[in-house]
Parts: sequence; C-alpha cells; structure tokens
Amino acid sequence: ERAAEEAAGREYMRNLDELMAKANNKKTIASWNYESNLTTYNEEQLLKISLELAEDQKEYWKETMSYLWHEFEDEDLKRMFQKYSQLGTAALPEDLNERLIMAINNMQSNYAKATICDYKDRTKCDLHVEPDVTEIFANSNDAEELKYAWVEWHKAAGAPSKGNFTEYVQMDNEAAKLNGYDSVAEWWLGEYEEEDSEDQFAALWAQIKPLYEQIHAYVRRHLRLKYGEDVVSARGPIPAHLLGNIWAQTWNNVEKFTRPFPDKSDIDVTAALIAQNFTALKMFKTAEEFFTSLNLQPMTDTFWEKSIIEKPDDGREMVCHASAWDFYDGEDFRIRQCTTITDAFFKTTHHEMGHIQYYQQYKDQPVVYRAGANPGFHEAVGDVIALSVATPKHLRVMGLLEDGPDDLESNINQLYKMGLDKIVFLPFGYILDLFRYGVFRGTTTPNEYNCHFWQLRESLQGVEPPVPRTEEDFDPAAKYHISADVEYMRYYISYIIQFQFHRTLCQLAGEYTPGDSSNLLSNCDIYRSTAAGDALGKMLQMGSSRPWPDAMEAITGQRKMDASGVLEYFAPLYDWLKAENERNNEFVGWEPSTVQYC
Ligand SMILES: C=C(C[SeH])C(=O)N1CCC[C@H]1C(=O)O
Ligand SMILES: [Zn+2]
Repeated sequence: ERAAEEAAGREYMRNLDELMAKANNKKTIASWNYESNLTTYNEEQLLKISLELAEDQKEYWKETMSYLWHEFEDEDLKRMFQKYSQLGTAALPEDLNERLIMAINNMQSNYAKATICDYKDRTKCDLHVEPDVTEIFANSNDAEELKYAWVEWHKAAGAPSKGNFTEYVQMDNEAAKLNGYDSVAEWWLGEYEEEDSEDQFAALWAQIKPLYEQIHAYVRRHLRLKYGEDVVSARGPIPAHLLGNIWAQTWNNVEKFTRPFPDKSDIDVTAALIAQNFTALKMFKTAEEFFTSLNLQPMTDTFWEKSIIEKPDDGREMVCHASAWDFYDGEDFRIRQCTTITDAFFKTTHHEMGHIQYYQQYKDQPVVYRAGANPGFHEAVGDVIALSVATPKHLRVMGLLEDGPDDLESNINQLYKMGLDKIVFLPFGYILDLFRYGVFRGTTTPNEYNCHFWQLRESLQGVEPPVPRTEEDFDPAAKYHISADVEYMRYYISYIIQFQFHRTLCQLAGEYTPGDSSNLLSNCDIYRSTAAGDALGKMLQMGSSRPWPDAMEAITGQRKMDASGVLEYFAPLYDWLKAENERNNEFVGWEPSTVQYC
C-alpha cells in the first residue's frame, strides 16, 4: 500500500517539477524585464504573472499535501516533498501578496532611481549609485565632499523607503507564519538547515573579531594621519564616509594611501585593465577562460545573446546592482551588471560568473534542487576563482602586473589589500541580517530602526555616521539588499567558507601544503588545475539535493563551516598588524561614539 503511494508520489513529483520549471521561467522573464527597464507596464506584467503563479502554486500545494510523504521511505523523495510543502509568499491571500510585491517594487525602484547632486555643481543632479556615487567614494580625498555625498545618498535612497519597508515586514512576516515560522528570521535561517545556525554564525564572528580589530586599528591610524585628529579620533569608531565605499562594507579604496610598505610596487589593476584596453566583454571572456581552464563549463550562446553587461545609454531606469539569473530551462542563463573598467568590477564579473557556473552545473537536477547547498555556497563560487585571479602571480600571467619582488614586504602589502576586502567585509556581512532578524522578530520596532541599525554598525563594525541621525532617516534601505528583499547572511557565510574551499582546491592543484611556508595560501593560483576544477564541479552539481554539510564534506572533507581558512590565509598579516599596532602604541578596539544617532 505505502509502496504504491510512494510510486504515485514519485510520478507526481516528476510532473510537478516540469510544471514548476515552466512557471519559474515565466516569472523570471517578467522579473528580468521589469528590473531591466523599470516601466509601469513591466511592473504591471510582473505583478499579474506573480499573482497568477501564486494562485497556481496554491492549487499544487493542496495536491502535494494530500500525499502521506512524511512516511515515505525514500529520503530523497521526502526531501523534495518537504521543499514543495513550503509555499513561500504564495501562501498569502492575494490582496496581501499584492501589497507585499508592491512594497518591494516601490523600494527597489526608489533605490534604482535615486540620484544625488554633484558637490561642486548643484545643478547637476543625475548622479546614480552606479557608477557616480561609487566613483566619488573611490576617488575623492575631500572629507567634506565625501560627507555631502554620504548624507545626500542616504537621504535619497534610504529615507523614502521607511514606510514601504514596514509594510514589507508585516506582509512577509504574515507569509512566514503561514509557512509555519514565527517570523521571516526563522524562515531565512531555515535555509541553513541546522538548529543552531545563529550560534554558528556568532561563533564564526568570535573567531574573526581579533583579526578585524587589528586591521580596524591600523586603518583608523592612517586615516587619522591623513584627515587629522578632529576628523578621525584615536580611540573611537571610524566615520563611515572616509572608507572608500558608500556603505563602508569594504575598504579597498583606502589601500593606496594606507599600504604597509608604500615604496613597494603598487598593484593598481584598474590602471592596468584600462592600459590593456579591457572592455566589459573582454572582462567576461577573460573570466570565462579561467573557468574553462579548470574543465568547468563555458557560458552558453544564450548567455552571450541575452546578458546585459553594460548600462544601456537609452536613458531607461533599471536595476544596475549586479545579478546572475537562472531561467530554469537549462540553456538561458544571464548576468546583468553595469560594468565599468575597474578592479572591483573585474572581481564582480568573476563573482557573477560563479553563480552562472553553479546554475549550469546543477541544471539537470530537479527544479526544487536548483539552488546552492546553502545561500552562502552560491556567493562563494566566483569569489574562490577570484582569490586565484587576484594573486600577483596570476596578474603577471595575464600581463596586468609587471614582474616584482616576492619578498615579505610585498607579501604583506598583498595580504593587506586582500584584507581590506575580505576581513573588513565580515562584520558588515554579519550585521545586515542581525538588524533584520530583530526587525522581523519585533525586537526592533519602526520608531527605532535607525537607532538599532547604527548600534550594530558601531558595536560590531566600529564605524559611526559622519553626521547625527534621527528616525526621519532610514539608512538600512540605502543598501541595495535591504531595498530589494535579498537575504544578506549568505555573503558573511561566503566570505568564510570560500577560504575553506580555496585551501582544499589549492592542495588539489599542488599549489599549497599546510605548514609549508614556502608556498603561502595567499599566493596560490589554481588556474588550469583540472583536479581542482573537477572537485569543485562535482560539489556544484549537487545543488541543494543534500544538506549543505554533505556538499562541504564532498569538497573539503569537513562537515563544518569555520574560520580556520580565513585565519590561515591571513596569519602573516595578523602577526604584522599586531606588531605594527603595538609599535605605534595604537589603541585596538573602539570607545563609544560621540555622534548622536539614537
Ligand atoms: C555582487 C553582488 C550580487 Se550577488 C553582491 O550583492 N555582493 C557581492 C559582495 C557582497 C554583495 C554586495 O555587493 O553587497
Ligand atoms: Zn552573488
């Protein structure tokens, strides 16, 4: 009797999966069209298709739940039914689902359309976050201009979304409850499939914090030397507008005036890319060639046909924030990014192509398994490749860096440059969803959003706003992922596990042996290693068919996420920073901010 039920269930699953592939394809096309051209028509189309699909999903769900799938013997079949038993936002009554979709669309389009005026020419008011505000933070050394741009961007992109954000929280929490969760926080944490995920995330931060405090103290010293004691205090948090990035999430752009050994050759990849006449297309082709050198997949013909790799100049409003898309038909995969010729975008191109590679590797899985082993895995793939690309050794292979010494000082400079990206990002990656968990759980209410956001920014990241903040401001929405309902813990996890993956792949490539200091992990380049590529590809093919510890074990032999990879990679820098901060009698850590924001 039960065997017959399981057989029927298996047949039902096969049909449902085909139906969902077509439904997902239709919805993804509507999303792509809207985000690529934010017209009212495209928004109406997206809403109509989303609501139709939600009604269909409700019907499928009733049939799915009519099977006694909890008692099935086949673990894999049970896993598929379990995933389909999660209706998601489609569980909402249609009117609430419409309110949720519109709240997110309103925030997303406010963010995409937000502009500020030029500091020097206040009549020029068409500066978007990409590329204009990004460039101001990359290039300006004028603390007043940076403060102006910071305040104007947060006014234009953050404050207007406070109402929509509150509506979104209410609707999304309603959906979470209909899916059996107390709030969206538990829904998002459920994607990591472990009872103690929150404790795991906190334990990872405890491992990393000492390293972060050292690089924070070192950077604060050099900013103090540059901007003066009354702009950057000796023992307080760092003002967020001086760190080379509008969100202060990575500090690469302060590298050029804070390097440990300034007289060593500078690795300015941006200048080299421009000198070598790199175009957006050449960046993409170069990144693709790294993947194929590992015996991984090239991009499909449809990819090259339908991706948008530069901001169209037809004056349309669009979502520029880089994204990679799976259209669930095994052939149509796309990237949309408003590429500019910079080192940052060279990294982003590899990052996005890592998503596409994952999509292609798991394209033969049932639709329900076409996802990362956990969300952090999806964000780590491209970054693992970029860790090899960023080495001086590889940059020389690509002719982007002339020959230079491989001595300790150059190595510390290189590690410092990587640390401004990878170590610095970790507290930022951690706090964005610590904030939203509090909001979804109701421990952060709408009249204290900004206060709680900045309390987290100060306590974990050691940064403070450049000017006082009030609850008229809503600074979280000035960050894309908050305005676009994109979970963020995935990046925090990625920046930790990518070093676990890198360490294993480097050993498979014969580029690294633990304990052998003649081949540093930070100088490993897995380029052309099919042994590394095959191991990575095998893990990617699993998609989300198994709990993520199985995927982690498949590639690293471990079943745990831990920061040992990060700490091993940056060990020489950690030692150097500790000695340097001691030598300068630098205060490590930060005292409470004197800026009013609660
Ligand atoms: C490149 C993407 C698209 Se998935 C991105 O959002 N990233 C990649 C690094 C962290 C995060 C960010 O920009 O905030
Ligand atoms: Zn990504």
